[in-house]
Amino acid sequence: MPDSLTLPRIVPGAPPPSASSKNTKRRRKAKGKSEGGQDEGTPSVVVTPAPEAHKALEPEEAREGSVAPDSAVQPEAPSPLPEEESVLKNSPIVELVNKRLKVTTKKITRGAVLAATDPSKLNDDQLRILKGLPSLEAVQKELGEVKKAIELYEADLAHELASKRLETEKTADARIRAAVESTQTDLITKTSSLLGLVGLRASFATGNFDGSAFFADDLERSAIFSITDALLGEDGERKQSAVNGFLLGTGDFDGVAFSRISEIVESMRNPPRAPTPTQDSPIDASGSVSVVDTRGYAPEATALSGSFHFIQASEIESVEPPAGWTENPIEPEEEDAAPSEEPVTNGHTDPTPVGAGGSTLDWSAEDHEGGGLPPIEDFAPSGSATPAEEASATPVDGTPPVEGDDGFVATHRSRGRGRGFHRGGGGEYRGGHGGRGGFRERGGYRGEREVNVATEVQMRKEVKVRAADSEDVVVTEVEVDPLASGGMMVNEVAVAEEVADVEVREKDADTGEFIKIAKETKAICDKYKIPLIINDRVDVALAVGATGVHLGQEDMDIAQARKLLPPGAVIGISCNKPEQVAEAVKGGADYVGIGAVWGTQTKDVTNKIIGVRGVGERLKELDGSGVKAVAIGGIKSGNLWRTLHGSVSVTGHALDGVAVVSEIVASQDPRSAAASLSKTVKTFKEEQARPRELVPSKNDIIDRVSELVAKIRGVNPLVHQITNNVVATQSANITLAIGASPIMATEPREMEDLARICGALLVNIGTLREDGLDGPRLAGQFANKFRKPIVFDPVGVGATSFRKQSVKGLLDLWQAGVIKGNAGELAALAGTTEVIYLRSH
Ligand SMILES: Cc1ncc(COP(=O)(O)OP(=O)(O)O)c(N)n1
Ligand SMILES: Cc1ncsc1CCOP(=O)(O)O
Repeated sequence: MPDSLTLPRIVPGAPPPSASSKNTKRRRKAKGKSEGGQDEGTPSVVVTPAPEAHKALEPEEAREGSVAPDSAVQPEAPSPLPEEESVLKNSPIVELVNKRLKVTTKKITRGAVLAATDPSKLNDDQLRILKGLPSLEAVQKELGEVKKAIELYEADLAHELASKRLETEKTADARIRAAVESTQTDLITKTSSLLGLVGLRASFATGNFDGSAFFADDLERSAIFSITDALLGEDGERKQSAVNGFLLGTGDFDGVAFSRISEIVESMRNPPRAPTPTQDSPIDASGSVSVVDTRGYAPEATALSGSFHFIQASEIESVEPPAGWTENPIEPEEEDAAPSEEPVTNGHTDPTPVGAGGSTLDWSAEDHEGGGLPPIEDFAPSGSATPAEEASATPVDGTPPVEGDDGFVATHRSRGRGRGFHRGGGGEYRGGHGGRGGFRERGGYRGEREVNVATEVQMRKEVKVRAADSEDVVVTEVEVDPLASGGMMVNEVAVAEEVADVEVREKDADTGEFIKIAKETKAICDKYKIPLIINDRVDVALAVGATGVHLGQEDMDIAQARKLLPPGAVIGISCNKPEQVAEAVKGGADYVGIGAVWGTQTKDVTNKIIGVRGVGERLKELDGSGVKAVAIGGIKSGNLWRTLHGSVSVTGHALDGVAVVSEIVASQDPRSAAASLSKTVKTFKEEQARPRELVPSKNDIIDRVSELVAKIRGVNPLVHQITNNVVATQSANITLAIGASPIMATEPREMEDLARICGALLVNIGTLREDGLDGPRLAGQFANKFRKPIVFDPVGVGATSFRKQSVKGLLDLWQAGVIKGNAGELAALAGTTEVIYLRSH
């Protein structure tokens, strides 16, 4: 103990040694104070002579005071803010510990002096102090450790605060940067919009572009015109106001808000996209048939899950031109030679729907027979305005049935490339259908597409892309060999979520090949838990464990197939005639495939094309049977709405689904084609399921009308009107008066754009001429496609056979939401003379 007392004591955590001289002590005192370090109470006798004292130390060590703080390595940390400094340096807890340390150190110093003194010279008090020295040293050590821990904690805290601050600063910086960037982008967009507006002026001036479709009213039109004048004019103030308003988006110009002006300019500069043309050439259907929505016709225990999936899909957004647009009546040469003169309707080279005038049914003839037309009730639930009549044939895909002698024969007008459809070496040739859905995109680009079928088993699509005014043709083979796995993938994609089941229809393959295809398709169907139906071949269905078979009238009969197939197998049968449907019910079919409803190029249809009215008539045979029905033949997204609505029996029996081949299989995007179709079927079914309203009371009608008027005022819809020239002005004014905006347009080329932007369509045939029929034909088809309601006014329909045929032709093509007529007109539609008879007496 005495020895140790003679040696300088090493106290961890204690300040550096001292006691060399009074001056040194004083200097250290001063330094300690000025640096916020140890004050005069700091012990000076305790030294730490370890060589490590000279290495660079960590800041905590520096704070401990064992070396001069200057020699400590400063970490790269953000410099603390004052409030952080206070945590770091002026902590009251550390102050307290320091005080205790100072007192303890003083006592130890005193004890150290006593320890160096001869004990015999010490009195009792001094001896007691000496005795307590070890415990004082222990306390000092402990205090030193506590202080170190607190300082460490506080240092961490300070650093954490500083880092948080840094983080906050960074976030704020990023936000500012983003705001600046977005302002810049906004400014750039607005500036380019502004320049676009200036550019439009030239088009306005030359009359190349009148922009009518984009203006809600004349005020808007004139504001747009005069803002372009202001921008290019001499009046500095007006120019400044136009630029400011446009860029800032506040205020108005000639009564139109700048925000609306920007909106108009943007929609002019980026008009709705032109539709993708239909791949409408012959399709080798030998690969597969996708059958949409067969829900319900599977019995409980199917070979698969037993549950049939209702189709689910997204909106009809992938827009295809309506059926009837698919042919190009213009020789390629003509088209190539004079592209600018070619009639182009929003991307389609033929504004006239093929077969649009192809009236199947001669209503006037039926008039003579008295009562051949359906009763008015037909119109109520389904909107079907067409009698159940049949036509003989149609060569055109997706078009209405053709009738020979009514002046509206949907002749096969294609003079296309005729690459056609070749089935095998000596097979039938179905050429002549160039099937070109030539299209013109905005901005002058002119493309052309052609789909061709190469061999009996290989379906290949070629996309020909031709730049405007150029002869260069790039041929890209994009799809699809149904026998190869790539072809199966088309099915898979289409099938994945959009269709209710898949039918494999393989007309030419050998049995082994058929089984191979069926197996591959079954794997896909199993994956998505949808049923697989095999066309014609019970043996193949058995071999692959399919859900069921689809039989033709010439195939094995239902009873025989039932015997061979496992219990619960689904059996469907094709029916073209009502008696076949009745027979199918008796024979125990699970479903019937009714068709062909429209013209198709997928197969040579030898039976009559029955049209939607024909489907309705056949559906009647299913009443009370529980047998399900799908329509087949030429069903496209453009005629599906009409197909579903029109195919309803007088008893209200509607379709359960539709079976579609080419629209899906030959599509560039089979999945969205399937999605589009299935969405329409779903919407139709939802509408069917909605309870029908009883005739409302007078007061209800008044309430409803005032509600509707309020709604119209809120929305201010644009209403496209093709109306007769007697009422056009009144019609426009009344439309304005109820808070909507009229747009009168008859030009076929405008119909698609208008259908996109308008809220509704009115067709009034009052002063219609033969050469004016294309407009309403297309307008209605596009309105159906974009799901815009149609009000149809068959003015004087009973008066002439031209009117009857025209009305029938239009109602063949599209589905009206409301048919507005006087008693005589409605009676004529209903095929009755009752009203006329009453009048004449
Ligand atoms: C659902 C559905 N309906 C009808 C048919 C046509 O079958 P079929 O009459 O046997 O004619 P082919 O298809 O064999 O040419 C079908 N396959 N599917
Ligand atoms: C198999 C069949 N049966 C009647 S029409 C038809 C083909 C339907 O194909 P698409 O849907 O391409 O017109």
